[in-house]
Amino acid sequence: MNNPINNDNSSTVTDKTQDVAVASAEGAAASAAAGEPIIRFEKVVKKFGEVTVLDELDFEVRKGEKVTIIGPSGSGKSTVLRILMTLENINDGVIYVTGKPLWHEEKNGELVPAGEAHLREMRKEMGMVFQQFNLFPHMTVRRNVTEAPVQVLKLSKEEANERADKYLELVGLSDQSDKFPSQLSGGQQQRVAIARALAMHPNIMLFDEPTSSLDPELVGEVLNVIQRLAEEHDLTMLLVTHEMQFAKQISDRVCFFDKGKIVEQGAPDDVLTHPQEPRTQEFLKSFIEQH
Ligand SMILES: Nc1ncnc2c1ncn2[C@@H]1O[C@H](COP(=O)(O)OP(=O)(O)OP(=O)(O)O)[C@@H](O)[C@H]1O
Repeated sequence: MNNPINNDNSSTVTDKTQDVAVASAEGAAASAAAGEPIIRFEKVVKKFGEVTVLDELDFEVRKGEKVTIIGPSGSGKSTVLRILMTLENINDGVIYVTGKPLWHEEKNGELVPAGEAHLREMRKEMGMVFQQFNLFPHMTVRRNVTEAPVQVLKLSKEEANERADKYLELVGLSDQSDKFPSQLSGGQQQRVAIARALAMHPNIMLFDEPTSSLDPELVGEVLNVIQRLAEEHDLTMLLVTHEMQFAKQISDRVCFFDKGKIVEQGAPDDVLTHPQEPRTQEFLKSFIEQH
């Protein structure tokens, strides 16, 4: 896993931390009054080499909110999720998750780049479902779900098995627990991946184009599971998808990203049916033409 201190870009994180510590203390006081968001990006910059992928991004998600990110290829959508999951670090700015800095630690009233132990703790707040399932191929379905609760959360095998039973039932796969991933369809594998993420009891679920590597006839079963989660659970959900109809159904808010910034955001009907910004209109028009 990346450690910001060992990363090529770490100097930019360190240089700005004092400024950011002051600014974020002020920001924290202001937002506490308005009800604390569970995720907050403050002027986050992410670069790959010379390319700026997130451009001083300000972005918030409130507890229990279901937020969908849409936007053209390369606009930084997946990068937002990967940064939250601590798979990519940031070059500048600060991110708060459940009120704590994600990529920084507070030491003597200042924010300094976080160490691995802090990142490991913060990661427990989030579960992520990837486009490519990322199941362990040599483990049964049940073991895929119990592995992290046992290894990371140090649950007993019995407790982890109880969680596996519960979440495999929730995704409709109780009868597949002894199979290996290669014996399942793509839709079933993705549902195992959802059960695996839920078994860690995260506060926040991140979905990165969860249906885009599935055959069209398998998309519905995965979307149904995600929709049920959205409707029946108090989870905070952040979803990157090209399934516009689905985004409309499950989201409290849709954010249109372009060039590493939020161009437009609001209620799904407003953004997807009556977009105000020319770039959003253009994107949706070409999207409709292609689908
Ligand atoms: N590890 C990496 N190294 C170099 N460049 C990267 C890396 N990851 C992403 N990028 C680049 O960063 C930009 C944003 O990528 P990102 O995956 O966040 O876009 P996206 O909006 O999710 O696009 P898509 O809809 O195609 O998945 C792209 O130009 C991509 O090529």
